[in-house]
Amino acid sequence: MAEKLTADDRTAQLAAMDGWAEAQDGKAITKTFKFDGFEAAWGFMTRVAIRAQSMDHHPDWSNAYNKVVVELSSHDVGGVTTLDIELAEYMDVAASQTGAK
Ligand SMILES: C[C@H](O)[C@H](O)[C@H]1CNC2=NC(N)=NC(=O)C2=N1
Repeated sequence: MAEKLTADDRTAQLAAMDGWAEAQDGKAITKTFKFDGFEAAWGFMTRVAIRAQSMDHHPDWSNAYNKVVVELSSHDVGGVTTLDIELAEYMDVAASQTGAK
């Protein structure tokens, strides 16, 4: 089980990342991705789903046409861990390769 990040660690990690914010309760990190259209959004989600399954660490997310709203947290510890940061960083790379706006 990955260890929960402290508030200071979360702040430091988020400062180094683009567009991610802490959820109000500090128990998750969130980002909204926008793509050229539905196909690009779905392609992004497909890539992330494969990675998430191999990590056994899954996003809470929703999709509406070209928009994907993501919330990452580690349910087993009730907070943000390095696994969330790792998946967030993967999402940023996948998004930039899948036509994110
Ligand atoms: C049994 C299984 O390993 C757990 O339920 C995994 C699955 N995916 C998960 N995903 C996320 N985001 N947090 C978890 O704590 C988690 N736990």
